[in-house]
Amino acid sequence: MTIQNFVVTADQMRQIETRIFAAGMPVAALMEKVAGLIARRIQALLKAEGSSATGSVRDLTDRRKREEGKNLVKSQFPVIGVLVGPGHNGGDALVVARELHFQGFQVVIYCPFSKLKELTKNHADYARSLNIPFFDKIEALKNCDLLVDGLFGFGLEREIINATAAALDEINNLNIPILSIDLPSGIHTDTGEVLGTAIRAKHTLCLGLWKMAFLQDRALEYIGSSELIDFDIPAADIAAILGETPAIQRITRASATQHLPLPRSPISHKYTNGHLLIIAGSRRYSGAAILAALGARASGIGMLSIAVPESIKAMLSSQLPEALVIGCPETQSGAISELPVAIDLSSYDAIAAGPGLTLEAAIAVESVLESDRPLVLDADGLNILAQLGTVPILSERSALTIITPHPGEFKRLFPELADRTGEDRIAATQAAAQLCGATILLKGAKVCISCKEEGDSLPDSYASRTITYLNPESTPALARGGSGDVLTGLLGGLLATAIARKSPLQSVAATAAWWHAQAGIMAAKERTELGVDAFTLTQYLIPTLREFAE
Ligand SMILES: NC(=O)C1=CN([C@@H]2O[C@H](COP(=O)(O)OP(=O)(O)OC[C@H]3O[C@@H](n4cnc5c(N)ncnc54)[C@H](O)[C@@H]3O)[C@@H](O)[C@H]2O)[C@@H](O)CC1
Ligand SMILES: [K+]
Repeated sequence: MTIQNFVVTADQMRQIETRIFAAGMPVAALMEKVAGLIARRIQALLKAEGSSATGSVRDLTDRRKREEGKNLVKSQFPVIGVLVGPGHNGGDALVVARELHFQGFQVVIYCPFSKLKELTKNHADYARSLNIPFFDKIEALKNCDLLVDGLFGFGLEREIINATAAALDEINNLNIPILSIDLPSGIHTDTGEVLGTAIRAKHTLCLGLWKMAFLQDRALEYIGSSELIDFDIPAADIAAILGETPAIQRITRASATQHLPLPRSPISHKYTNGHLLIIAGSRRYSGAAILAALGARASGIGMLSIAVPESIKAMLSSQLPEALVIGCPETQSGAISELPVAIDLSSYDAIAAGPGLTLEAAIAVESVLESDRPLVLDADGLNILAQLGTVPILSERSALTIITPHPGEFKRLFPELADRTGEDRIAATQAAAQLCGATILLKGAKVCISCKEEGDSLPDSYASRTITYLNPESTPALARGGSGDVLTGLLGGLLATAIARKSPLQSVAATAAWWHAQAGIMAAKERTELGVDAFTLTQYLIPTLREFAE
């Protein structure tokens, strides 16, 4: 695990920093180090000519000038407004202000607070002694090209109200690009909720360790693009607070690709590379079966069998000549009425069921749930499970079950948790995994995966621990019909392969979610966010693998 995999709450961050101070690192020294890193990063972002559109602040400031057509004397440096809060976030901001001032930037400080923490006050006094102008009126900021938000960081506990809230809203309305230190001020460090009101940052520099807020969907519009400023927190301090296997982990390219079946062993043959059975499709939704099968194909699965209603069997074979397509008895409307007796479920490493089944395929889904096969259940498979009774059925299953609901399906599956999916999605998936023992992959801008920790060597105190993986990066391009079917096939293929190869299963869903999102990102880059239909997405899975797994 690297620093990028860790995710902390405000309390955990505080505990980690307390260890650093207790070991002798002076608070002021850490602030100087951190804020120095921030100041240098801001200068790099400002200088970055034509850097990535989202991250570069320079583009923003130039674009605003062009937009306003301001007849500005082309000063070599943009004017930087620094917003200073009462705590150490404000302390960081004051050090940044001072360092940018020494670098020749024109700096304006806005600080409406009279009572500052001592260290913050020292930095304010020193900045004043350098004649850096201080204001407590927002008016003074209106000619700035960039604002650096050091009002509140992970120390924010209360709702922001009254004058402070009005100030944040006025700052947002200046329509000047904002770069936030640690968190956009006003965002709850752990849940990502807006505490009263919040700064809408264009870019956020998260300090030391990623905070939970960066993985909560609702905080995204306030965070903007984000990056981690690593300030060399000792691994021992992190492990002391988060444990050897942290309960919550951020998925990275390294962690997602570590168990991919690459390179293949030279002595592998089609059965050692996994055999997946997909049960999907109906006359009405034949495409869902094709998309799931194409997702499975990209996983590199050794053998792929697909059970579909008899009437669409030929269509599947034409799309996937390498697959074994099994025609099933069907209902009047063309849904799978039951699995043919010829299917021996135990001959597959794993089963993926659900896409396009319709609710009429309940008997087939029931037989799969009753089997001892590792299972990925999605779409109508989930709606049927919800009708049968999620918790009793899943708790009964001995084999690994991975369910992949979107928020609507989640609410049907876990009515007792329905009101929590809107708020803290992470807590909702952890509770669901506790309730039923299955791995829950909750879809959204940031896919959240919770599962019971595997491994028989765990002390029983750990037995009921859940591990949560969060996928930090995706694209709205994936928010369209069919992309979920692709994920189901990809995930099923990876699961069957991992089982055949006896590799770890705990992070298979994280690998699938990450790979699926990265393919969407690559496709959106080449074809815009409107150009990523589900079939196109399947065509980007292998190019993505090539780029990331080499
Ligand atoms: N602890 C440390 O030494 C370090 C902290 N760092 C910085 O310090 C920040 C944490 O600093 P703090 O814990 O001082 O807190 P913050 O600076 O995040 O802000 C909270 C301060 O504002 C006050 N406050 C909280 N809610 C308020 C509200 N609704 N309205 C008005 N005032 C409110 C609090 O009393 C506290 O003084 C981090 O985000 C980071 O920027 C970094 O420099 C790393 C080192
Ligand atoms: K901030």
